[in-house]
Amino acid sequence: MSYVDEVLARVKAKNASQPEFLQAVEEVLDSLRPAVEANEEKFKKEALLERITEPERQIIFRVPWVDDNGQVQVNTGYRVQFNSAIGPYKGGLRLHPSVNIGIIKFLGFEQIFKNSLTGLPIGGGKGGSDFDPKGKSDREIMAFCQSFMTELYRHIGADTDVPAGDIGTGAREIGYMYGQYKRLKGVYEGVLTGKGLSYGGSLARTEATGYGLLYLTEEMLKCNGNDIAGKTVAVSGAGNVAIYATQKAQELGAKVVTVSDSTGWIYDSEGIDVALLKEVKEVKRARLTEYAANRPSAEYHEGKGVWTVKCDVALPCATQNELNLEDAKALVANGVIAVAEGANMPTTLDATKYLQENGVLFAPGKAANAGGVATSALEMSQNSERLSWTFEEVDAKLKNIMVNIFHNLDNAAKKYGFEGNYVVGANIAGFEKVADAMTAQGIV
Ligand SMILES: NC(=O)C1=CN([C@@H]2O[C@H](COP(=O)(O)OP(=O)(O)OC[C@H]3O[C@@H](n4cnc5c(N)ncnc54)[C@H](OP(=O)(O)O)[C@@H]3O)[C@@H](O)[C@H]2O)C=CC1
Ligand SMILES: O=C(O)CCC(=O)C(=O)O
Repeated sequence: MSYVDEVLARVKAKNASQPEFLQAVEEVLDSLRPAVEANEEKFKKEALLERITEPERQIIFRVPWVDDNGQVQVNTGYRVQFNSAIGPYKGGLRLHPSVNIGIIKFLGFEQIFKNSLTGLPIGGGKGGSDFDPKGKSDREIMAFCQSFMTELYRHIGADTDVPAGDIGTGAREIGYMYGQYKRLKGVYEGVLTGKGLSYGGSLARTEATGYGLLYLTEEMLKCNGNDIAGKTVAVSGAGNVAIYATQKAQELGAKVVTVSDSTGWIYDSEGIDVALLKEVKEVKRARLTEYAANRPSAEYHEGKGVWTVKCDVALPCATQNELNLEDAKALVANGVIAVAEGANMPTTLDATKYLQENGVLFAPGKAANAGGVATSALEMSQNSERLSWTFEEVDAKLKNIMVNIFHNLDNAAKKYGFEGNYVVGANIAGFEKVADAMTAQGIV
């Protein structure tokens, strides 16, 4: 049995009840085979793969809070500090009822390689809670966030672990958490990113994941003799990533015809009206039915369906495993050219394989959505030097980072004989730096 297979078997046996974590580990380890085989003896002796698949620390805690009826509610909070070989733990906080330790571990594991790909000094971590922010009043959100931070604050810091937003955690939640951290710790430091602009946030962080996704997609298409301008694009999701991916795609001359949320989806033959989408989702926190009610060219459909729409480029920007084999077949039948993941692991393993085997350019999330965390690292830099850069400066750095990421993974894929396989390229390029740092730092 090869070293990779040995470790995969061990991880599967140990984490049998965590399917998303196993899926993420399987994808990464499988594509690392050529890089691991080149150093098998050394990595095996150092138990490098065993160490990289085991979080450095997992924190699980009780989050009690009082709802508007005076009733005490109890949620579970998580922070998985996965790997600090190349920098302080960095990664978002997800607030969604589906959150459990396996989901947070898969996200934290992905974050190690994503953060390495940015070229910036950030390690991998992730956290969150099974708290559902939907339908809660501002006071309830504040009560939850304060209670969550009342435990989390002792484990994080500007140089140790810097959380940020993710599903369900936006500017409002980050604000409440930041206020509570400051109150408990008595220091004003860049302990969170995605902060408001009035208290240390970075311009362009809100837009960064969606914009970055398009910068990488544009470069991938260009390097394959194509162009984003004039393309029809299907986007899923209607949150932070989806909104700014839609905006940048349209700025670059594409037409985005779909968005979706957890109850339904929109087909807009005229192209998504971003101002209306922002009003519905960012301001009113309403359903997409509200978009359709105010847009004559839009149709609303219940349930799932974005991937049945004819498009050239598909950008899954909602959540994990939202694009399955059946969806991949529908996309290929409709002539899709490229799929780039705005969400984390939105495509199932069999769907990814099918897309690649059918000649579809496929950019994995850990590369394609790295613009968010990269800009978070730029926010950390600005906080450290007590300065704020202009939108244009941050956006230019973001674009440069995304273009570099694409070329790094393209080169890594070529180096190991997997030209055009950007999954292999991303995993190897992300892994090499972390492995090197882990070896240099000894057995820790
Ligand atoms: N924000 C960031 O900077 C980054 C985010 N990501 C990833 O991008 C994805 C989206 O995150 P983000 O936009 O920030 O989150 P948001 O909470 O802003 O938006 C999430 C969107 O996806 C929909 N959604 C969430 N869960 C489900 C589900 N189970 N089924 C169907 N739809 C669902 C939501 O629907 P509804 O409106 O009904 O809630 C919403 O429209 C996640 O995978 C996240 O990990 C990756 C890198 C950075
Ligand atoms: O900006 C960050 O630190 C986190 C972003 C994130 O959670 C992600 O990349 O999935």
